[in-house]
Amino acid sequence: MREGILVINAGSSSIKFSLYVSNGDDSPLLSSKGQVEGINVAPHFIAKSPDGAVLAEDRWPDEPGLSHEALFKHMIGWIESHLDGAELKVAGHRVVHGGSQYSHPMLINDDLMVELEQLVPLAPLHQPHNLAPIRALAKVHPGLPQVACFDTAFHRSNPWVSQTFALPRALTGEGVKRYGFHGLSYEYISRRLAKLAPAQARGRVAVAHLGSGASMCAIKGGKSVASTMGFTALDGLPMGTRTGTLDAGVVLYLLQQKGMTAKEIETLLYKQSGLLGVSGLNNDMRVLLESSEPHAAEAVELFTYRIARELGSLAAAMGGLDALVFTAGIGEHSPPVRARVCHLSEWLGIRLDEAANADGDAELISALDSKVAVWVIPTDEEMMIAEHTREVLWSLRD
Ligand SMILES: Nc1ncnc2c1ncn2[C@@H]1O[C@H](COP(=O)(O)OP(=O)(O)O)[C@@H](O)[C@H]1O
Ligand SMILES: CC(=O)OP(=O)(O)O
Ligand SMILES: [Mg+2]
Repeated sequence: MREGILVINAGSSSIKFSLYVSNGDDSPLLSSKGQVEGINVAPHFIAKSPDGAVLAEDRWPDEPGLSHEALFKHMIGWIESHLDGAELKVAGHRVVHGGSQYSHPMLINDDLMVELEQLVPLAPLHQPHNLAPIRALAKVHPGLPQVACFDTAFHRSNPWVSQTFALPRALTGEGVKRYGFHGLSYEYISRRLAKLAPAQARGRVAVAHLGSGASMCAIKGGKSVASTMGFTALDGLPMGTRTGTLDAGVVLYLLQQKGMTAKEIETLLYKQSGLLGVSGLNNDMRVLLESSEPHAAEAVELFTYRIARELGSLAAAMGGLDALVFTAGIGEHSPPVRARVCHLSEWLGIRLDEAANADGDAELISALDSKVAVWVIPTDEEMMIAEHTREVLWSLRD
């Protein structure tokens, strides 16, 4: 019997799914994917085949109040009637925060859910939405094994010096340290690079995951040794609406001098800052690149400047740089952003092949005389989750 592996990647306003089918011993193959988006505004469900053909579409423009749970049930209903002759055996979820403990995907049970719930304050934008579909699926499918795949897990190989804030040890002992995120994406990229350029993948690689959340990771010998995100997914690069690195003194100023509440500061730092805050216009890089507004140009300049500075820092953490990989929405689709970062990083020996960079399909975009290979590799967090989830399912059978 062919096995269906359901992958769920849930965010605040969307629940994405990918359904994989495996014959048992081969790699899982994508069967369909889709999402419910516009939750709380104008819910919209769409499902597509792997080649992008629309298989189903439903809209509820007049029912903004439809709950996450009701929409999720609709999605599961569609998936179960389109299993392509397979049997649904397991579900895997992206869970952003796995704390200090979890360096591997875990089979979900009640105790684990209690622990993951305690991490909600460390990832307020993500964790509650990651956990909700796990509960919803357990209700409609009580016996189905569910697996949590953590964005933090890949970074548990970081040396202590990279994970530690210069705080009193008692706080570090409580878990106030750098965790790093986007680990499923970095793990996928690291495996892809090992196929494309094995010698480079064994060397010193910096990956820039530039989506609406953005971070960078230093991968040495296939293992994460440093990343730009920290205790929460707020640190490091400026993002669509998040500040990135901020002097902690600014938070004290907002609290003490401006009288802002903790909740107001959370909203400011997570939802009103980054590209949106600096441009005063939009959080979408496409809109900023097309705009003639000076503040839009400044937002792009600040974004690329910070990436180039972090690249220097990650190269220092690895003692050099053999390859740089761009991935995620902006990294995969924005030649101007890649070009600016590469030009700012010429001191590292990076030389861009301008024509390859402009060509939407090129994987290798560095010039022949570049000391550092520069790649554009599309990420696939869902495939990584499917593989991990299948491994956990197999371990249950051993
Ligand atoms: N052609 C493009 N040029 C520039 N930016 C793009 C392009 N296509 C997508 N993006 C950017 O990618 C971002 C979304 O990236 P994605 O990895 O899909 O994010 P997420 O999964 O975190 O929501 C959007 O903010 C958008 O600005
Ligand atoms: C961890 C994180 O920032 O995730 P996303 O890019 O999905 O917002
Ligand atoms: Mg993402």
